[in-house]
Amino acid sequence: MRHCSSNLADRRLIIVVSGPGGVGKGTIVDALVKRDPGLWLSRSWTTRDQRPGEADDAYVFTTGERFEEHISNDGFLEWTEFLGNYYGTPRPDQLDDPESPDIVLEIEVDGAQQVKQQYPEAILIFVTPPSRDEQERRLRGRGDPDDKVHARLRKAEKEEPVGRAIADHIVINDELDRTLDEMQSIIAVERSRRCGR
Ligand SMILES: Nc1ncnc2c1ncn2[C@@H]1O[C@H](COP(=O)(O)OP(=O)(O)OP(=O)(O)O)[C@@H](O)[C@H]1O
Repeated sequence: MRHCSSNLADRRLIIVVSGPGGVGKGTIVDALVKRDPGLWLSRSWTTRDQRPGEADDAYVFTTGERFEEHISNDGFLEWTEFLGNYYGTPRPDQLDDPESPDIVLEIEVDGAQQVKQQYPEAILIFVTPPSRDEQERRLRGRGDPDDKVHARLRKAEKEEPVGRAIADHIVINDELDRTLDEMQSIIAVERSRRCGR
C-alpha cells in the first residue's frame, strides 16, 4: 500500500528491489539501470574486504571508522552488522529534485521494511524465484558454499511471507529478459501515477 502526502509532489521514485538471497536481485538491478538512464542505482556501503574479482562499484567499500561516523550523522536509511562487518543503505540525496533520476535500492527484506517505514511512498518490488530448487541451483551456480546455500534457503522460507506482505509488486524471476520487461512496465506505471501528479 502506498501513501502520498502533498509535500511529496514531484519527488523522485524510490524503487526498492528485495527478495531472498540468490534470486537474482543484483543481476536484475544492474541490467535495469543499463536499460533505463532514468534510473540511478544507490550502492550500499560495507566494511568487508572487496573479494578478488569483485567489481569496484559492487559496494562503496569503506572503513569501520567512516561507517560509524556516517551512522552518527544519521546518514543511513538502514544498516546492519553481519559476521563482524557493517552493511548499510545511504540516505538518498536530492530526493526533491524531479530532474534527478529515480532511485533503485537493492536490499534484504529486513532493510526493505525499514525503508518502507521511513518512506511509505517507496515502491517495493519483491522478487521471488520460480521454485526453491531453482533458487538453490542459482546459489550453487554462483559458487556459494554448502553451508551458505542452506542458510540462505532457510532464511528465504522466513522472509518470503514478510516480503510478500509488504510488497507493492511481486515479480517471479524466471527468464531474465521477461523479468526485466515486467519490472520496466511496473516502473512505467508508477512513474505515471507518481505522488502529486
Ligand atoms: N532469471 C535468471 N535465470 C537464471 N539465472 C539467473 C537469473 N537471474 C539471476 N541468475 C543467476 O543467479 C545467480 C544469483 O544472482 P544474484 O547474485 O544477482 O542474486 P542476489 O539476489 O543479488 O543474491 P544476494 O542477495 O545473495 O546478493 C547468479 O549466478 C545469476 O547470474
